[in-house]
Amino acid sequence: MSSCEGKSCSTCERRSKGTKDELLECKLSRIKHKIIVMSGKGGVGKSSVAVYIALALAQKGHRVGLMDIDLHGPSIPKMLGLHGLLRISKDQEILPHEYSPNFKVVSIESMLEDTDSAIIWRGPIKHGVIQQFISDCTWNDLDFLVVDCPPGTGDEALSIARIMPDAKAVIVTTPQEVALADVRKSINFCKKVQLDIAGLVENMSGLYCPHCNEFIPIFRTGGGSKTAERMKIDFLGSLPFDPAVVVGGDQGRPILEDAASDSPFRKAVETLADAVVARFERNGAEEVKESQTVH
Ligand SMILES: Nc1ncnc2c1ncn2[C@@H]1O[C@H](COP(=O)(O)OP(=O)(O)OP(=O)(O)O)[C@@H](O)[C@H]1O
Repeated sequence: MSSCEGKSCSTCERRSKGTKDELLECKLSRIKHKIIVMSGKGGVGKSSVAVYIALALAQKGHRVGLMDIDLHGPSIPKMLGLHGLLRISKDQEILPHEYSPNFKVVSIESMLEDTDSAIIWRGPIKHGVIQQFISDCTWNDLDFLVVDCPPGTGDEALSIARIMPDAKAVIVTTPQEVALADVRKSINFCKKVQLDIAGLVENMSGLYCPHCNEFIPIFRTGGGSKTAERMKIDFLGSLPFDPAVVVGGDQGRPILEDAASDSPFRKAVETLADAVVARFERNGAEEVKESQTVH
């Protein structure tokens, strides 16, 4: 893949000169690590995990993009309190929301005048839209692009896996056996489409009582790490259930924004973000080693 090397790129800077594929290739070459957050089952907290991983990485100083490709049920702008439509630049590029100077966000929700309208698109149209989320948006150089997929293994997951073949999946689950059965489907999907798996995250993994701080395993715990071991994939970490996450999601104010908070959830998110960085850096190091062995 050719690299546009940032600002000197004529394809990015003068869009009329590049074909659609060149533009896409050029944009992708400016993104170091690509993370596809997916789950086999709805409601396990996939969007929340995507938001919190992205936010924690940005707070650690990385340049981060968050792309919401849950076209039928986008929730990211609401969770982050991002209002208004995305603007278009002079050279006809979509300008992502800037949550903070190093954290950009794009969602279909921020492109529709009527957010209550139902999207009725077939696979090829969805594929084109997802492709445009990358090729037609001003992401510039990113350390991480985090993509929030809809639940399951449908068109959106397939499209993004094809568009970003060097991405790695982060699979989100909850500890119950019913959810874990769906994880196995996600793992098999990744194998089928040859998408590398960065690892598994167990969300809603127990609750710390707000009164006595006792740990209560509401949906049990530990199923995620056992499944990861059984399926021979990495276990990246677990996040506890925290009622403040629900309130923060509804109010558009993620709980990492509260600098004074020292909650178990916050600590778990930070540990998870470190595990994600370590996982991607380990891969980078292995790739360099492999290329040195080949030459
Ligand atoms: N660790 C957590 N603690 C408490 N609440 C959580 C946690 N994770 C997610 N939630 C809450 O659970 C609900 C569902 O979360 P979310 O929308 O992230 O799930 P999802 O898997 O992306 O859903 P969908 O299947 O609709 O895409 C939200 O109200 C969210 O605030």
